Order: sequence, then structure tokens, then C-alpha cells
Amino acid sequence: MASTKSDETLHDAEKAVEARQHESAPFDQEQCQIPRDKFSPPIKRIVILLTGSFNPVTIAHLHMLELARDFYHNRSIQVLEGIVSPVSDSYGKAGLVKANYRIEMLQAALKGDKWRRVDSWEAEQPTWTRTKLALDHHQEIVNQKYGENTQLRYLSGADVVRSMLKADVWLPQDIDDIMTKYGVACITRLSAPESGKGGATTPDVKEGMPDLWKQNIEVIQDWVVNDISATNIRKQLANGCSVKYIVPDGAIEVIRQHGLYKSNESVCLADWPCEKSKD
Ligand SMILES: Nc1ncnc2c1ncn2[C@@H]1O[C@H](COP(=O)(O)OP(=O)(O)OP(=O)(O)O)[C@@H](O)[C@H]1O
Ligand SMILES: NC(=O)c1ccc[n+]([C@@H]2O[C@H](COP(=O)(O)O)[C@@H](O)[C@H]2O)c1
Repeated sequence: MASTKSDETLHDAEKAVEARQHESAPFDQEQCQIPRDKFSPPIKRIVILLTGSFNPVTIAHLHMLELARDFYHNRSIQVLEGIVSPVSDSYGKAGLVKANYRIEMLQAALKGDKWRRVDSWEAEQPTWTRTKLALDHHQEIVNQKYGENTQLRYLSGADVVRSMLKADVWLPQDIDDIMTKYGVACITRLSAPESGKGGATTPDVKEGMPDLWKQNIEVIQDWVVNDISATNIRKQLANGCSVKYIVPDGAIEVIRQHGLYKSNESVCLADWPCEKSKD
């Protein structure tokens, strides 16, 4: 049967598609290569460790992990896991509720989560664990689980990163080790004014820091204006105000059950039963 004009056109189109499939895609240096000055190859897979009080856990904590994962995935670095590690009771921060409650709140917040989990090792230690030691511990676990080439990255808010400049808070040797062995993913934070909100005049989180630190801190700009702090949440709860949508629902349930943060001592208008209409 003689081929028609439309058969020929179809044949040409198929040939063109096939030819394109053999062409190599343009190589995007920026997207596909790990910047050599930051990470030495062959590291392409990481696990993120977020430490803190989580007193209580907030949506800002969970959002930090999302921001960090996006940041690395956009640079072709696979994030295998996000570990959330609450400090032990001996950290002694004012108003810190017992670790078993903070863990329960985190577990409820992360229930069914596909890539994040709470780890109780730090909380179970009889004394406070310096972050460098917590990182060393988790790196060992990561090596056993994923092999030697998977690196741990320390995730932290800009306020904590700025606190590294205070010699009475961090040991200089610890910071050097954290920078060279792990690196820091630093999320901007309004309470750390150096974070700024973007633009040319933004003061730099890294201002005044030694070059070694500057090279190993990756500043990740939050894309929402977010001034959430656990301190403010505790205040709201003590005043009987709602923290719904700021604290994950599961964690609110744990707060209610145990009456944490004086939440059972104040009148909560939100909980008053609505009067039925008379008609
Ligand atoms: N809104 C936020 N934006 C950026 N980072 C945050 C935010 N909230 C907490 N973080 C970071 O999360 C980590 C754990 O924080 P932590 O549990 O100590 O919360 P916090 O809100 O700072 O607590 P508190 O108000 O009790 O001092 C820290 O690295 C902290 O900087
Ligand atoms: N020297 C250190 O290792 C050091 C100092 C200050 C805070 N941290 C850690 O930073 C996290 C947040 O601490 P704050 O809640 O005090 O901001 C905690 O996990 C804490 O252990 C570590």
C-alpha cells in the first residue's frame, strides 16, 4: 500500500524523537555537582541532625527539616533521614519539662512521618551532651546503617549558630570539629537579626566568624516570616490561649493529657462548650 502524506509526517516525527533521545542532555554544573570546596566527593547522601529542647515541638522545628531537605535535594544531595534529638533534663533550661514528655510530644508530632524520627539517646544521658559528642554518636549509627560515605549534617537555627561566637557557651575545638567533620545547615531566624530577610543589605549570619566556619556553614533562608519560639508557646498555653496550627495536633494532645506548661491551670475559652440555640 502506498504511503500517504500523513504517514510520512508521522514517520519523520518518530525519527526526530528517536534522534533527540540519543542526544546527551546538557550538563548543569550548578545542579549536578557537589561544590568541591564544601564537600569532598564521593559524599552525595546525608542525614540531618536537629538538636534542641523541643519544649514543646513547634511547626517551626518541623519546617526547618523541610527547608534543609529542599536545599540539599536542589543541589543533588540526597537526604536519607532527619533525626530530631531532644536534650536531656540536665540541660537545666528554665521551664524545661521532663524529657519523657518532650519525647512523647515529638513522637506524636512525627507519627507516620516517612523520613524524620525522634531519637532519645541524647535525652537518656545522665548529663547534658555537648552537640559535638551527639554528632559523633549519630555519625557512628549512620555509618552502620548506610555505610561510611553517608555524612551527618548539623541543622540549627541562626540564633544557635551565632551563639557559637560565645566562648563560654561552645568549646572552640568542638566548633572546629563540627565545621570540618559535619558542616552546619543554618536556618535564618528573626530572633537572630543577622539572618535578615534577604536583599543586598542583609547582615550576614557569618559576620565576624573565622574563615573555617564561614566555609562550612550553609545559610538556608526561610521563605516564610516566622517568629515562632517555644518560649512564646509556653506563655500562650499558660494564659489558656490556643496554640493550634503552631504546635502539631498530636503534640497538643500530649500537652492536654499531662497538663503541661500550666495549660490545665488557666481557663481555656476555646474549650467552653457552645450553648445550644433555644429554638
Ligand atoms: N522559628 C525558628 N526559626 C529558625 N530556627 C528555629 C526556630 N525555632 C527553633 N529553631 C531552632 O531549632 C533548634 C531547637 O530549638 P529549641 O527547641 O531550643 O527551640 P526554641 O524555640 O529556640 O526554644 P526556647 O524558646 O525554649 O528557647 C535550635 O537550633 C533553634 O535555633
Ligand atoms: N557547646 C555545645 O555543644 C552547645 C552549646 C549551646 C547549645 N547547644 C545545643 O544547641 C541546642 C539548642 O540550645 P538552646 O535551646 O539553648 O538554644 C541544644 O541541643 C543544645 O544542646 C550546644
